[in-house]
Amino acid sequence: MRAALLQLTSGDDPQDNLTQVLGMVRQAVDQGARLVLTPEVTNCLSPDGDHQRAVLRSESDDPTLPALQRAAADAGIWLLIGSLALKTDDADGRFANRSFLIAPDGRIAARYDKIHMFDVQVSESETYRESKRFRPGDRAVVAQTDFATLGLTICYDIRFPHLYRMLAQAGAQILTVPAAFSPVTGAAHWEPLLRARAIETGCFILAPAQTGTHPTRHGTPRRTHGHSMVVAPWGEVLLDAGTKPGVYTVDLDFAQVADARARVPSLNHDRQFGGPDV
Ligand SMILES: O=C(O)CNC(=O)[C@H](CS)NC(=O)CCC(=O)C(=O)O
Repeated sequence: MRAALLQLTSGDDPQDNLTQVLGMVRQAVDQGARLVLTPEVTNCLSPDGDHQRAVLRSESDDPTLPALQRAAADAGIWLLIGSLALKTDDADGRFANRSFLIAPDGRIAARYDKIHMFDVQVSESETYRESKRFRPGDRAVVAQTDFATLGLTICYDIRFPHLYRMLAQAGAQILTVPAAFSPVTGAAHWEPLLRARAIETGCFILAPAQTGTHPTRHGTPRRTHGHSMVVAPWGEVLLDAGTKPGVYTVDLDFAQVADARARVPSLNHDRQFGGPDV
């Protein structure tokens, strides 16, 4: 099964980003992909909340979603939209950071709202307060395809291993981790976190990423780590896309899931225990 990860440098103009992505989906299809994945905030990566309030739409009138549903249906592929930033009807005006799995007939097979918010000071000069702008989700999601069961997660979720274990124990064979990782934490943590989750769960990890310096006319441009990655269930890195935007394909052999889990069945070895006493 061939999968294609789209590595993007999304800017703050949803229309520009959509044009880019549609072109790359066509390339991925020409290269034989049956599953195509895009990174976190495919539609708009912006340092400015006011600009987002001006350009973002709710799920029901967002133009990116139906355009990508049509692209998936035209090509007859599965499409994981890593996430769209969408308005919600929340009183506090926060957006949703929502993944969509689109089926080959164009329908929405699953939605997942990012659970863990990146509220972190990564260095003296670099602070993120995701929960100021985004409303966290509160439900884990698995979805069936005709080739495997997917568990959906987003970016900072990667630091919460119990979510991944729960998804694998619920039947997932592929865990998706679309991301816009910070350069500082990305250099130190991205690859080992992804490899650890693959090894712990015996799942394929598919992690399409934002990369580079994200164009904006509203404030200091954000930078992201890139290195879209695919990890096999035994822990080998099958793909590291480096830092250039583009279409990156990889062939997945699902027999490796059962094989890794047969060699080390730790997913079935949970025990009940007490403590620690504090
Ligand atoms: O804000 C947006 O527009 C899109 N969302 C993101 O870029 C999010 C929240 S700021 N980034 C992360 O979760 C990075 C996690 C990370 O870098 C780590 O865990 O070290």
